[in-house]
Amino acid sequence: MSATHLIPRREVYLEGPDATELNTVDVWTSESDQASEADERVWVVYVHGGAWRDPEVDSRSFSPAVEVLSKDPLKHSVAGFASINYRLSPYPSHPKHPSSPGDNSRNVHYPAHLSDVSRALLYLDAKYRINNRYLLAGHSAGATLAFELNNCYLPKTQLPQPACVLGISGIYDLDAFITSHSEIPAYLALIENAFPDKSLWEEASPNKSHLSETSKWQDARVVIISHSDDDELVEEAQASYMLERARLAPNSKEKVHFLPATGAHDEIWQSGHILAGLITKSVEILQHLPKI
Ligand SMILES: N[C@@H](CC(=O)c1ccccc1NC=O)C(=O)O
Repeated sequence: MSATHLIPRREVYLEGPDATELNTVDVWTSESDQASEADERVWVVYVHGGAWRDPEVDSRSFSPAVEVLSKDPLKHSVAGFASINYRLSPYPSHPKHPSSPGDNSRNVHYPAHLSDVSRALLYLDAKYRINNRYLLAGHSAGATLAFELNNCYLPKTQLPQPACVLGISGIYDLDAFITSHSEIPAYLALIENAFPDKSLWEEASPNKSHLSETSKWQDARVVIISHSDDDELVEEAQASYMLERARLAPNSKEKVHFLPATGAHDEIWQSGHILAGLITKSVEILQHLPKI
């Protein structure tokens, strides 16, 4: 990658009657679209947060970090960046952009967010051959999605395997998240909004789900959990729960890492520098692994 200023193009990963305006992925590359089997450079694929519902936190929330990374020496190791949009859960009380009941892009619940992220990854693999060479990074609800990722959400498909999964400010244990903020009703409302069926909370919590044995992060070469002490929205314990679970995985001693972040919850992606720094460190960890 050589350009210092990259402009994203928005690509549509789902066509047909089920497609909505949120079934898109922003892609930044500086070269032609040609996929090459021999290309060892990594792809960095980002899944945004926003509590599964905020229309103002979308694929564009990765732009500040891409801007920083495009000027970093790391750019030579990166084949492309992608940032996935996915359908959201309802947000009729949003002050500026309330969702309406007829909007197919903003009225879904777990696990529809995950089937969309899965479709986007299949699209990226078909077009850019990201299998085994992408870093999957997620922030907040996006980190939850990254750690939930599993072939089972889109039956009869094999998702491309991430080389590294990086979860930043993630929510990994839904029940504990609610309990630790029990004095703030908005937290329960937010989780019930995206996960209305409470009987699925355990399955949807990547630290204790029965699905975790077959989750994609299990087969990643590197698993990184990151949290900032200055995070005012998600408690540090969430990162600890996921780390505890990840450390039970085979070869966890070599592959599971904790990376401290800095800044408030949304400052991490808003500043660009903090998110970019976490991605740079993750790619370095991945590249310093002995080749198998
Ligand atoms: N801006 C969001 C709130 C939000 O993103 C959030 C709030 C508390 C804990 C985690 C959050 N985001 C996780 O993706 C909203 O308006 O619903």
